[in-house]
Amino acid sequence: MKFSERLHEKLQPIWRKNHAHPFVRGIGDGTLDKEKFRFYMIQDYLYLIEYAKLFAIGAVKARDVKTMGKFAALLDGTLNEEMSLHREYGKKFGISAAEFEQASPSPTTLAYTHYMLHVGQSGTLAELVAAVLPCAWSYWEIGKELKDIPGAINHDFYGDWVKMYSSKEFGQLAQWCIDLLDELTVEASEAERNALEEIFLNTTRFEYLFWEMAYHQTMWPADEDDEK
Ligand SMILES: Cc1ncc(CO)c(N)n1
Repeated sequence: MKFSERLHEKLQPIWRKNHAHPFVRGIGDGTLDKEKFRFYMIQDYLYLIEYAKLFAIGAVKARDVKTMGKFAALLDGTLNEEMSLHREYGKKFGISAAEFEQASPSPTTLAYTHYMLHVGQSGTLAELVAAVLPCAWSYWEIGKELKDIPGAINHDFYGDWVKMYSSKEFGQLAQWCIDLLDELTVEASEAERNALEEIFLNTTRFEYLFWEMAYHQTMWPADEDDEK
């Protein structure tokens, strides 16, 4: 069994909760409150800045030029393609790129990005890939599911989001991470696999927490009113 197949079995209960989440369902049927989406876009922009750094670290840890080049392409794609989606939504909300960058991260955004960066900096290349894989993989699954909801992809407001995450290019990114992790774990011991599985499941759980955070617009308890 490929290592990714084992992970795919383990993540099922968490993915089921992701797909049923009111934030995700709301994008799919177009009923999501735009204020919640606005909050999410800002936090996701901050998230993606840190996420992109994982690809930079991946380039440093890569063992061959081909893999290094792919990490460089993923870094570029995140900053200049995926985040263009956010900048376009920002225009609709009247948020500039500078304002996105100056926003305050929520506790969940901080916890999630810092956990990933910690693993990326202190771990092996396989551990780094285990940390980033749930991001690409879970969004691709959500994108593909929402695309099949009638009207979702052509929705005036949420259609662009669904298009981005159901796109072939985004799917290829997820598949590349899956294949790399499988390749890096061919000879891994059971102890190494267990450690990778734990990292993978932690960021999978953080993906769920991110939907929760966005839906409830959760900032630090004391200054919740100031930050929304
Ligand atoms: C929180 C989060 N996870 C994954 C993705 C997909 O890149 C994203 N944009 N945001």
